[in-house]
Amino acid sequence: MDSIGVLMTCPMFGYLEKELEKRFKLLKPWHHSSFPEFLKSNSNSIRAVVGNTTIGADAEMINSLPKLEIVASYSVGLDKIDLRKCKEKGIRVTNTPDVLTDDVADLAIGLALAVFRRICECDRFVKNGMWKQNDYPLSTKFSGKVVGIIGLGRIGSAIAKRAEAFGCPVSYHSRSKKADTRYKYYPDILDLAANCQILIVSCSLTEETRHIVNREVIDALGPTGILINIGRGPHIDEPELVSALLDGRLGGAGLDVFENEPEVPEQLFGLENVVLVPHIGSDTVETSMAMADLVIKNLEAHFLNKPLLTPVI
Ligand SMILES: O=CC(=O)O
Repeated sequence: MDSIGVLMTCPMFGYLEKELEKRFKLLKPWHHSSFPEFLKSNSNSIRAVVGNTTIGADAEMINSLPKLEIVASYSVGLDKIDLRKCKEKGIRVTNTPDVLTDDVADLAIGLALAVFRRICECDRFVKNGMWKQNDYPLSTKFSGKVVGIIGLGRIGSAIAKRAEAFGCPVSYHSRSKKADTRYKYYPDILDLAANCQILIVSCSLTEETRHIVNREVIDALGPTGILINIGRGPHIDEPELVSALLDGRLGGAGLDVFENEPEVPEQLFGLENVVLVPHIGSDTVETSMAMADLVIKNLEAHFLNKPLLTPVI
């Protein structure tokens, strides 16, 4: 397989890069000054693309690669891949579900705990020597708060399970009611937001879910509500979120993802009720290795004409 051209769209986990290099002819455009020129000069040798949450495979890239057979994403999210174009051209697509579920669900709960209990602020308080002058003010209890989840898929269900362990009643909103769950279903997201204290975004990003959390939803959650986003930045109308936090119309937020990563609205930096992390939901050594192995196994299966492990298309 070492003559098969595999394009890695941008720098990723070193282990993935090394393992791909052992098996395929790995093409790394970031060492070249122009991405389009690089694609043009390698267009006839690229049979696979490995993308991620930063650069996937858009229509322009797909159209410029006539020999492309498969896009293997080093991510569970597929929003950076033009799935319609792939389907139209018969290009296979794989992602990395399941292996990252625990990490992302852990982070959702971690962000909620950090916001309610002001863990990051407390850390700064101690490290800045302020404890010697004062006790830290009281924070807010997390256990038992009503959790509302947008999207009860693999990750949403894992968050629900964790929330239950904290004694939190769980409810959810999704396109349709799930048959196999006892959690309360809200067909209208505004009702979910009005009836929970922690709203967690955990659905995939599609045209329907873009800005699913808008001003109305934020206002329904209200000044004692906390918004957690471990989905994608564009799920939330970010300027509306910032103004709600600045005006005190929302109680707080824990955010792993942003509309224009790595740009983050600087107005949030000084807010003690906001915890910001740099899109690290699945970024543990263990999970990154499992994701990388899955990308490689999918590519190997494809080029050996075997069934894909985690096919999307
Ligand atoms: O955001 C992370 C992923 O989609 O894997």
